Amino acid sequence: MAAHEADLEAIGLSEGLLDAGDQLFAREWLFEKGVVAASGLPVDGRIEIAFAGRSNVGKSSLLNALVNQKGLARTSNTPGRTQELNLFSADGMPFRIVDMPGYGFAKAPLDAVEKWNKLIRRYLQGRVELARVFVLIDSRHGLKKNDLDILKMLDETAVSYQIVLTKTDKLKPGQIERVKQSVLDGIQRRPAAYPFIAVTSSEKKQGIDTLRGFIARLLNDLGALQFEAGVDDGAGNSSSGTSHPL
Ligand SMILES: Nc1nc2c(ncn2[C@@H]2O[C@H](COP(=O)(O)OP(=O)(O)OP(=O)(O)O)[C@@H](O)[C@H]2O)c(=O)[nH]1
Ligand SMILES: [Mg+2]
Repeated sequence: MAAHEADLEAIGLSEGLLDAGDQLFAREWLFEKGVVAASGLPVDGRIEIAFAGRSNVGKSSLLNALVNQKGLARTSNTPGRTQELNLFSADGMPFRIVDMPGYGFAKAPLDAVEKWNKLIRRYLQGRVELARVFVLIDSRHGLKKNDLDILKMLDETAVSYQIVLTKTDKLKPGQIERVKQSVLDGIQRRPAAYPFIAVTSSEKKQGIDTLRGFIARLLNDLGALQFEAGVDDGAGNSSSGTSHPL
C-alpha cells in the first residue's frame, strides 16, 4: 500500500472517498433559505450537516471553500455576520449544509445574540435530521470555554461532531501541531467526537478535500449514497473504496 493510502486509511478515508467527496461538491450549491426559528426548518427529512463555532471563526468561509463558490455564504470581518440558520442544498443531493450563527462575542445587540444562542442550542439539541456537526475552532485560539459547553451539549444529546481547525495559514507548522495535539487531548473520551482533527485554511484551500471526503464517508455510512468510485484490485474486481472502518 502506498504511503499516501496508508495515511488516508489511518484517518478513515480512501482515494475513493476523496473522489466521491469532490463529486458531491462539483455540483452547483444554492442558498435554500434562512431560518430564524426552529419552526421554520424544512420537514422533508433530508440529512443535515452543520457548521458551528464561535463568531468569526470562519464558518461561512469554509462553506464557500467546500462548495468552491466564493460568495455563496456571506462572510465578514465583523463577528456576528451570519444571523440565521442558513440552509444550502444542491439538486439531487440527499443532504443540505447548514451555516450557523456564531456563539460568543458578536458585534450585535445583546438581545439578538441571545436569540441566536437559543436558536443554536435548540437546533443542535433537537434536530433529528442533523447527522454531523463540524465544530470549527480558530487555530490561533484553541478550545475555549464556550466551545467546551457546545461539545458537552453535543455529547449529552449524542450528536456526532468533528473538530475543524480554521485559519491555519496564520500559523507555522509547529504551532499547528501543538494546537492540534491540545485539541485532540481536549476531545479524548468525549463520546460523540470523531477522533480526528481536520486542519484547514479556507484562504489557502487546505484541508478542504479531506473535509469533503469525511462528508462522503458519512453519507456512505448512513446509507444515503453508495459511491461508484472504485479501486481496482488488479484482477478486474472493483471494490467501493469506501469500506474502511476506523
Ligand atoms: N487568514 C484567513 N482568514 C480567514 C479564513 N477563513 C475566514 N477568514 C476570515 O475570517 C473572517 C470571518 O470569516 P467568516 O467566514 O465570516 O466567519 P464566520 O464564522 O462565518 O463568522 P460569523 O458568521 O460572524 O459567526 C473573515 O474576514 C474571513 O475572511 C482563513 O482560512 N484564513
Ligand atoms: Mg458566518
